Formats: sequence, C-alpha cells, structure tokens
Amino acid sequence: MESDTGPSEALRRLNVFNRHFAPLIQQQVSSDSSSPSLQAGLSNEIQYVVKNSILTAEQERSYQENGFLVIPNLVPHHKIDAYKEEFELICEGKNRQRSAGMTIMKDVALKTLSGERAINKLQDFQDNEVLFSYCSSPELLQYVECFTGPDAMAMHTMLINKPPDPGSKTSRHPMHQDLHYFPFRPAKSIVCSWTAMEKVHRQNGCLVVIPGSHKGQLMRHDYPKWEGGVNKMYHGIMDFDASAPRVHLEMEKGDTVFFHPLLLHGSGTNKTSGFRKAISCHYASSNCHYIDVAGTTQANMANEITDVAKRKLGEDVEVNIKDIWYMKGRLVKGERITL
Ligand SMILES: O=C(O)CCC(=O)C(=O)O
Ligand SMILES: [Fe+2]
Repeated sequence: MESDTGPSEALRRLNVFNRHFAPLIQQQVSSDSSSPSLQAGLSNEIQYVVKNSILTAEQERSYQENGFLVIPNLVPHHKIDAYKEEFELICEGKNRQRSAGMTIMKDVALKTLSGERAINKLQDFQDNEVLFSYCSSPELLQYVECFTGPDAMAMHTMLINKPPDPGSKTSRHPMHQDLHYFPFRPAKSIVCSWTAMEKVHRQNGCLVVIPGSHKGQLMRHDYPKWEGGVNKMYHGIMDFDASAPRVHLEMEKGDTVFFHPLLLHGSGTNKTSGFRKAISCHYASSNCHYIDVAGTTQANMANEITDVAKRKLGEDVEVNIKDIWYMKGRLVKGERITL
C-alpha cells in the first residue's frame, strides 16, 4: 500500500515532534532572531551549520545546541520499500554481484541462523545501485549540504537490521561517538543521516541521544563488558556518565535524523519479534583531511580494521586505513577535493 504522507502531514508531525522534545532538549531560543550561521564570527563557538537556504532559524539553532535534527517524512515510502527488497535479496545470497565489496555482519548471538535472521548490519554498499541511491537522493542532499557545505562525499554506508533480542541483550548498541571510526576531520564537516525504515520506538530499540554532547571531545572507546557478548565493532564509551539526560528518538517510517559525529548515541534492546531496520550514511565535506590516528584513542579501532582487511587481502599486504576510506568514499555533490 502506498502510504506516503503529504507536506501538511509532515508539518503536523514536525509540530508534534517539537512539542514532545522541546522541553527535553532545552532548545535555547534567544531573543536574537538571526540564525547561528549568520552569527558566525560573533562568538568563539564552533558553527555547526553552514550558510544555507533550507533550514529555518529554529532548525539551525536546534542543531547548533543539540547536535541533531529530525526531519519528519523525508524519504518517500516507495524508496524505503525498494531498499528493503534489495536488502532481502542480499540476505538470500543468490546473486553475489549484489553484495560485492560489502561487509555483512552477523549478530554475535544469532550466528548459527541463516539469511536475514543472522544479519544485523550491512556496511559499505557504495557499489550497490539500489541501496546507494539512498545516499545520493536529492531530498537528503539538500540537508546534508547545510552541514558539509557544497562539496560532499558519502563516506560510510550502513543498513542496520536490529534483530529481535534472543535474551542476551546483544541487540543493544552501546553509547558511542561515530567520530571514533573516522580518520578524517574536521568533525563539524561530517554528518550522519539515519532514516527509519519502519516505525521505531523504545520497544524495538530506537536511537538514544544525549543532546548537546557534540560540543564535547572524542572519548575513549572499547568493547563493553557485557555478559552476553558484544557485536563486532560495537565499541562503546568507556567512561560514560549514565546519569546524563538522554532523549529517545521515536520516529515514523521515512523520518530522518541528521546528527554530528561527536553526538553520544546508541540504541536499546529490540524487545519485539520484528527486525528493526534503518538505513544510514555518513557524509563529509570533500575538503576534509585525513589524520594519523596512531597513538590516539582511535588506534584500537584502526588496528581492528587493519586486521579485518589483512584477513581479506592477505597478511603480507600493507594496509593503510586512509586508503580504505579513500577507496570507499563516493562524491555525491560538488567536487572531490582532499578526501
Ligand atoms: O541503528 C542503530 O541501532 C545505531 C547504529 C549506530 O549508531 C552505528 O552503527 O554507528
Ligand atoms: Fe553510531
């Protein structure tokens, strides 16, 4: 059934969202009505939004203060249905061409199952035409540009298929900052888009964020010591302040959250019997530069990625994580500069 909703429905949901979250996220509406991008230069504060004609002053202020912005009903339902169908075909594994270059991740507690029931995440779908059309879709890019500027690369792609939790609580994703995985900067020119492929709520493990945490530093990440085990590459913040106020982002199919790579976030246990799906892309300005992560808090992540790459390519192959990122990045807008 075609269930796309029109602009007035989107506006209604935006209002509901704002009413619901405004008190929680303490939107700081100052008496100055000019937008943060227009205020650039007036204070030492990092400006997280570039000059644009898309975001309202209120949306800019909200991203500046909170580090995330939810746009209701952004991705049409028929597109999401096509991504879901493609994901299912990949899980069936009949046509290897479809999943060329992808990293298919299995849940630590469900490895013995087959097909979709074992797979909790697809990564690196930059060469799959159907899935990658999410990253290059105009409805997303108009917003992406507000954070990356006009030259934008899709750097990291994921389809998350959070499985029904088997009782091990391994379907949780520990609180983390995505910047931990990225050897490029500056952080303010990177943004994640995360689109709900169905209704997501607390029961099926929606995203959980800590508003304002994007203004902090990159913290130390490692595997949490969970009794039931932890999924591969699900690093979490080690010195996490569990009392920090969090917001659960309950979203409808097609709703999209854009968030900063230092924003602390994670997701809860899926207590339902369905697979909670979301599709996501990390974009960066092509003007970003690579950094050397040796000797930093990111070194453990880099070693793990290098080990995986060596297992695929051969132990004697010299692997540099910058090369991996260089190869998987795809230009989606403007010109490719340094990334
Ligand atoms: O969809 C989720 O559960 C969160 C995934 C996430 O934050 C990540 O993979 O970095
Ligand atoms: Fe994340």
